[in-house]
Amino acid sequence: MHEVIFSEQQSIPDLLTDQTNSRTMLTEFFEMNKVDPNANLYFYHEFPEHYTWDEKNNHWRQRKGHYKVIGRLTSVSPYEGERFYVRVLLLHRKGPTSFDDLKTVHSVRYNTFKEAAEHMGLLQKDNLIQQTLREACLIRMPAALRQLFVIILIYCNPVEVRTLWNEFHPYMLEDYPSTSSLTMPVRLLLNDLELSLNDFHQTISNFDLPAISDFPNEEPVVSHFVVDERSIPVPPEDLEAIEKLNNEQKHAFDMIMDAVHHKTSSVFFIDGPAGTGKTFLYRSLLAAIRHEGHIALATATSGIASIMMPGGRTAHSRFKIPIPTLPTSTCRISKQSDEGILLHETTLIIWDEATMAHRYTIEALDKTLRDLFHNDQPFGGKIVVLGGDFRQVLPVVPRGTRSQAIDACITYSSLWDHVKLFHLTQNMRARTDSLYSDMLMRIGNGSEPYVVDDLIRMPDEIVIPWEGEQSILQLINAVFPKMSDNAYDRNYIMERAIITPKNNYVDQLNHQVLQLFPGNEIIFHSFDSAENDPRNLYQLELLNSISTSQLPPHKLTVKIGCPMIVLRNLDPKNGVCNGTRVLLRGIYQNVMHAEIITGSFSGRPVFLPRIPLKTGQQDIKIPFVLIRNQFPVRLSFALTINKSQGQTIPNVGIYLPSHVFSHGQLYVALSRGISRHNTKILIKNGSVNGFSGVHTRNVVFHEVLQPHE
Ligand SMILES: Nc1ncnc2c1ncn2[C@@H]1O[C@H](COP(=O)(O)OP(=O)(O)OP(=O)(O)O)[C@@H](O)[C@H]1O
Repeated sequence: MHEVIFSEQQSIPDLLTDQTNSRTMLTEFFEMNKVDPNANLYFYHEFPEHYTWDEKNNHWRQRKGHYKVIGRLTSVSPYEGERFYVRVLLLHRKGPTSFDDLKTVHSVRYNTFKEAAEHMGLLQKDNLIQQTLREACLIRMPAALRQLFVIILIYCNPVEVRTLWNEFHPYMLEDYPSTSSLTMPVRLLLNDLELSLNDFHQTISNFDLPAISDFPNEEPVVSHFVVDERSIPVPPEDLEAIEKLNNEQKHAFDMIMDAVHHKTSSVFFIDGPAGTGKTFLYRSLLAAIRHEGHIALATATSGIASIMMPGGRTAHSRFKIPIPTLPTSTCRISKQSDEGILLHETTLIIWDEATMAHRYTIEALDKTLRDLFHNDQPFGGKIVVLGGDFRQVLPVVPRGTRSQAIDACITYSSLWDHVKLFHLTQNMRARTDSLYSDMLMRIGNGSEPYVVDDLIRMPDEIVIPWEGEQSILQLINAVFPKMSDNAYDRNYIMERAIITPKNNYVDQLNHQVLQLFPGNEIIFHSFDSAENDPRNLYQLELLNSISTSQLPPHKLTVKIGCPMIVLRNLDPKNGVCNGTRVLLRGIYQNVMHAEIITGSFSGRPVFLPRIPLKTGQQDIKIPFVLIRNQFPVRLSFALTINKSQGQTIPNVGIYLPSHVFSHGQLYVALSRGISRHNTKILIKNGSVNGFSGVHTRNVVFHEVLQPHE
């Protein structure tokens, strides 16, 4: 496929015998790789930055000048077959020495470039879904397999669902109690799938699966939402927690239980700074009410907060709140629907992180309940417990102004007039270090004295002084001491993380910590494409280079035992949400075996498949939708501050290469820790002329902190 340019006058035999004509930039790149070790350091598209092409003699020479040169590979459409796969391989292989070498992967020479690219994991196999499920079946964990099946139905658009069902359903029902009936386990399985699909507003009838009614109901069957809610186990420690409530928590608990026992329509609001035990209180309430045989719905604005409560769901999925939510929106729930019946049976609703929800979403639930129960009291007369902390992150209004962010808060809703407010003030997370918890409170309230502009001074005990890039390693060593001895200790990993404001710093830190983590690196490349791009306008290297916090990286590098964070609400019912932390336990070609380490499902195994993930409009400004087929995870030695919200991180490192930029961020970061002793902060631009110590910015919108009572 070499192109040779010649003039009409030249003779073809001469052309063919002229050796220079058989030498192209690419073949000479191969030759350089054979003789020059330095050449092996670069990909083909990076090569022109370091070597220059001698057109006369057709060969590469090492570049001497320091001009900034950018290499670009000729574009090739996937329809061009092998030429396209040569290009894909060149984008990912350094130092190939011939076309044959390019076709060789792990010492096996393949017949085609396509096969080689496939074996390097650079191409999506045609039977990816089957392969994924087959690999997962080898580890016999039926519950995790059911979860994987639902994730595939929801995220992977499989075409032959019935074929998948036929092959894999026997593995999914292996853990059901044995029964003389042949159809009963299948019915139970379909019921379980139905319940998980309902979380995504889907039902098994939307897929080519057998109908539940095809399997006679010989024994009573657990089926709809009410029974599902009633079967949520009550953890004994949550019942015991009632005895441990502090005075403020106990007061709120008693008032709410009083409303439950007297069936008094009420809206409560638990206003508690970070660590004051809001979740602890919700769990006690849920345990008490469920123990008495009532239904208490546990919901939260984010998936990650929802899984901190047994049976927790996101408010959006539980109440079918439309997205986007407008001032007139209502939930898509009818009186006769499963959700309608469930709400009718419900005694109490908890909505955590209500401070982060746009008030339209809470108002949508209010309108729906009034309508469902023909009752014009707030929330149709139900007892509702909202909670949150206005000092932490506020509702996200895409590209919104400060006043729009403030107007989105629940305090600006007419519902606020009906709220009975409880304040929790005692920091239970940092209760052993009162100086620290007092300082956190001042930072959250914006009352910590400013030194200059909005800069405040950090306590010397927690500061790692900035002495150049090597200080980052000091921070890493402070948070992850003796990493190689402890890497496989679950608690050691669970209790540590570095948090930082922006995604690119997260990537940098994760990369550095992974180098210290023992074990071999395993690399997974994503399969990227642009949606609706038949003319192949967007070349692969552009797509591969796109990085956003909502997507996994193109080149995902992991090691067995490393912590990762899940990037989508894959199975909120079973604890796998956007923000769930997991440990990598095993890797197969198409499936990851991980263990959940956050929330009430901690310790459970989960299978993670590759799924196609799309960029959203709010993610990144690009003129097309990127579809990235990759495992939906990122490393989580380091997290963004926003992702860490709601989690206790006993040994926390905070890295601020630039100061924080939005309301509550510094407060959220510092309040993940439990004491000055276990919190470390590294600030790059922390010195202020004329003042000793290290400083950083604290952004507080005072107008949201004084909710009128
Ligand atoms: N009364 C209590 N007795 C003992 N421990 C408590 C009590 N209340 C809370 N805790 C503990 O304090 C820590 C912080 O509590 P929790 O996570 O409930 O706070 P939170 O207000 O939900 O925090 P955030 O806003 O950061 O999510 C947890 O480890 C929790 O177990």
